[in-house]
Amino acid sequence: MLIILSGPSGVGKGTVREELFKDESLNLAYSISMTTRKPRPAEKDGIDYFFVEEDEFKKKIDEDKLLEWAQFVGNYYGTPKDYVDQLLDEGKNVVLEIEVQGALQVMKKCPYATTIFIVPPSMEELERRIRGRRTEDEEIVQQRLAKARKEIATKGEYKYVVENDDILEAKDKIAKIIREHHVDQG
Ligand SMILES: Nc1ncnc2c1ncn2[C@@H]1O[C@H](COP(=O)(O)OP(=O)(O)OP(=O)(O)O)[C@@H](O)[C@H]1O
Ligand SMILES: Nc1nc2c(ncn2[C@@H]2O[C@H](COP(=O)(O)O)[C@@H](O)[C@H]2O)c(=O)[nH]1
Repeated sequence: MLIILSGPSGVGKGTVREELFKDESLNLAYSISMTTRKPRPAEKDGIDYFFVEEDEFKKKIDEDKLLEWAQFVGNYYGTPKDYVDQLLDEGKNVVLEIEVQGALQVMKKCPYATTIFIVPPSMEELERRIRGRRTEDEEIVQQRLAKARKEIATKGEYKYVVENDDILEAKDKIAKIIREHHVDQG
């Protein structure tokens, strides 16, 4: 089954996802996205993202190889269809960690998807987290924060909204949602 984890940049999607993946009983698999963004120092191609040039990304769009895609603060991001299909065929609960425009596309195509929007405790805390990560320069931080306000306004489109104040509490809430929907209680 498909699980969409969405929310503004810096809210902690990746951090909470890492905690979720420690629980093997959830039978999760991560959909590795494709992006034209340059890798951050600790990021690895094929693990964090498939890092590609813009012409390669556009070719994937033309060939209809992406389940969804979007432009986000100057870069392209998309979900490779084949990879998701392969994981679903393996019986996995597939997690798409994606921004709002892409999430809305998947909601249309796959209305059965479990959709979760993660919100920060406050905009001030969101800003602290983005800045604390030290991965973006000031101009990009400002653009991501402006985008965040618009993204948070769409949270009503999602089936669930979970606040990430404490990482483990957020993880527990999301694990409970996934269990209720996707894990055979046998
Ligand atoms: N509950 C929390 N309390 C304090 N700090 C947190 C919490 N959750 C995440 N963080 C920190 O906030 C920063 C951003 O987290 P993370 O990179 O997981 O966000 P993200 O939503 O995946 O961002 P992006 O969408 O840009 O990839 C990280 O430095 C992380 O350690
Ligand atoms: N629509 C999609 N959004 C994606 C995808 N992969 C990641 N993302 C989201 O983009 C922003 C920025 O990510 P960053 O790694 O540059 O901080 C963030 O909200 C991600 O969740 C995707 O395949 N499609």
